[in-house]
Parts: sequence; structure tokens; C-alpha cells
Amino acid sequence: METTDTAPQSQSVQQSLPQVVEPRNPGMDLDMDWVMSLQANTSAIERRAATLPARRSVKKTHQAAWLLRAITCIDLTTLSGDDTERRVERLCAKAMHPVSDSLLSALGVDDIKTGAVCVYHEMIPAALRALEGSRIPVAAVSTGFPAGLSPLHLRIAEIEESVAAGAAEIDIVISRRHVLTGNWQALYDEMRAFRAACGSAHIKAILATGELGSLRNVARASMVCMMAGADFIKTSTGKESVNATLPVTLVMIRAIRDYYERSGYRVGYKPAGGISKAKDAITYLALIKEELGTAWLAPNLFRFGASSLLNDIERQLEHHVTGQYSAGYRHATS
Ligand SMILES: O=C[C@H](O)COP(=O)(O)O
Repeated sequence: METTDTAPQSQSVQQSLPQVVEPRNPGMDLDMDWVMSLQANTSAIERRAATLPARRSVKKTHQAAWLLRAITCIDLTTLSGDDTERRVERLCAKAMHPVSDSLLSALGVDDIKTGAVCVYHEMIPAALRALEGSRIPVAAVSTGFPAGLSPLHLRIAEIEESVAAGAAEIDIVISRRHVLTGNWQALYDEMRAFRAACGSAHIKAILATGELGSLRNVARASMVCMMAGADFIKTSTGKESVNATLPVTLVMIRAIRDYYERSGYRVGYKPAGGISKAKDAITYLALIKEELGTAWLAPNLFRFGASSLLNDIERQLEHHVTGQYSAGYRHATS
């Protein structure tokens, strides 16, 4: 068994984050030779992924620091048809105070907040009002989320409206059919247009990997989106039948590493959908550290897209401090 015995940083979480301001990935011309050269050895990747949760255990003393770091990397999300302003306000309150004051002081931490709050366009004003003064960015899903099958001009207009409404981050969905038909030029052009519409807002490209057919397609789609200027690549909408997985993560973060080695630009990674356990969050963080290095263990380069992960992290932190578990409903986010 391998032990991840170095905590990501000390327990003064927000203050200790690497404060390097990354230059934005400007993208590059579509390099078809590079795209077509990307392969994925599915059985090797699945074998490696299967060993990850068992191989890695974080020493008890470092667990709290890893979990606090995970909190700072959460895009705390609500994306439901029955979302209301009230629900979004409660979510934002949780984003600003993700852990109770008593737990924070027991852990020796002054302040902590989530990486962002992620909502549908209509909820942007409510989120901005509730987060005022907190410096937590609002992320909006866009481009006909989750299917992305509305007319292109409407998808572009949706981005522009969300940016005008104050969203600092835009989570777009790609057209899966461009990947499934191998039309990489169309995917590149679409992503370029989305990036232009975002202006200064950062763009996360949701690949919907559960619908892309193969890990090779995931590798190629990741690379094309980065070439077109994605600031982050993100696995899933949370609405596909298969969302974030470790094999997909391996493929995507290796594409990020290749892109960095060739271009010099660090692109962020956001696994999303179905990540609800603290131990899974630690597995993801440890894998990121191993494959990409500590520069990526910060909210400017790594996010979890998650609606309920914070509840379990808070429970585990409480256990760390008191030695006891409380009922999950006590930590509900919305
Ligand atoms: O992007 C975030 C996802 O929609 C959240 O998915 P989840 O509800 O399974 O955590």
C-alpha cells in the first residue's frame, strides 16, 4: 500500500494556497496530426484506475488538511428543474461557511470557502446577491446544458447573457456528435466561438465523457478543447448515466499534462457528477498530485463539480475532531 503522507499544505487552507496567477490558455491552431496520434489503452488504464483507491491511504494526521483543501476546490452545485432563489441562497450560505465555526477553530483554521457556486442562468442574480463581498465566483452552466442541442447562435447568446449577468465562469457542453463522427474541426470551431463569447469569463468545457463512446475519443476531445482555448476541461454534466470516473480522469489529466508540456499552459480539470464521498475526493486529489503535481492542487486549476460531497467532508471532519459521526442530514447543503 502506498501512503500519501504529505498533506497538500498546512491547515491554514485559504491562506496557504499557491497564489500563482496562471496565464490563461490562449489555445492554438488545430493540430490534426497531434489529435489523431492520441490513443488510449483502455485495459491498462482501467487496471491502473482500479488499484488507485486501495493503493492510497492518507495518514490520519493529514486527512483533515486534504479534506479542507478539497472544500476549497468544490464548485458547490445545484442544477435542478425545481431550483429556487431560496435554495440558491442556502447553497451560497454554505459556500461561504462550509464548515461550522466550532470545527474550524478545533482544526485551527480561520476561514475557508468553496471554489465557486454553480447554477443555471436564471439563478445567477440570486447567487450574486447572496455571495456579495465573499469573492466566491458564480459559475453558470450554458449552451443548452445538459444536451447542448439548441441552435448554435442561441448557445452563443446564452453565454453572452450569463457573462452580462455577472457569471465569472461558464460551464459549456460540447456537441457530442462532433466527437462521435470524428468531426474535430467542427468541435474546435464551436469551442473557439464559445471561448470568444466568454470574453474575460473563464470557460470550462464539459465533454460528457459518458456519451463519447471510448477513452480514445475522450483523449482527442480533451485535446481539441484545450487547443481551442478551454480554461478547464470537465468530465460530465452530472446528468449522463455515467459521470466522473477514475479511468476518464487518467485520460483527461494526461492530456492536460501533454498539452502543458507542449504549450506551456496549464489547463484546469473538473471531475463532476456522482462524487459524494470524502474518501473519493482524497483519491482524486492524490491522483492529481501524482500525475500533474502540486500546482494543480488549487482552485484555479482543480475543481470538483458536486452537490453533496461537502456534506460527507463535513461529517468526516467532525469525526476527525470529535471521534464521532453525526447524522448526514445535519450537514445538508440545500
Ligand atoms: O457539475 C456538477 C454536477 O452536476 C453535480 O453532480 P452531483 O449532483 O452528482 O454531485
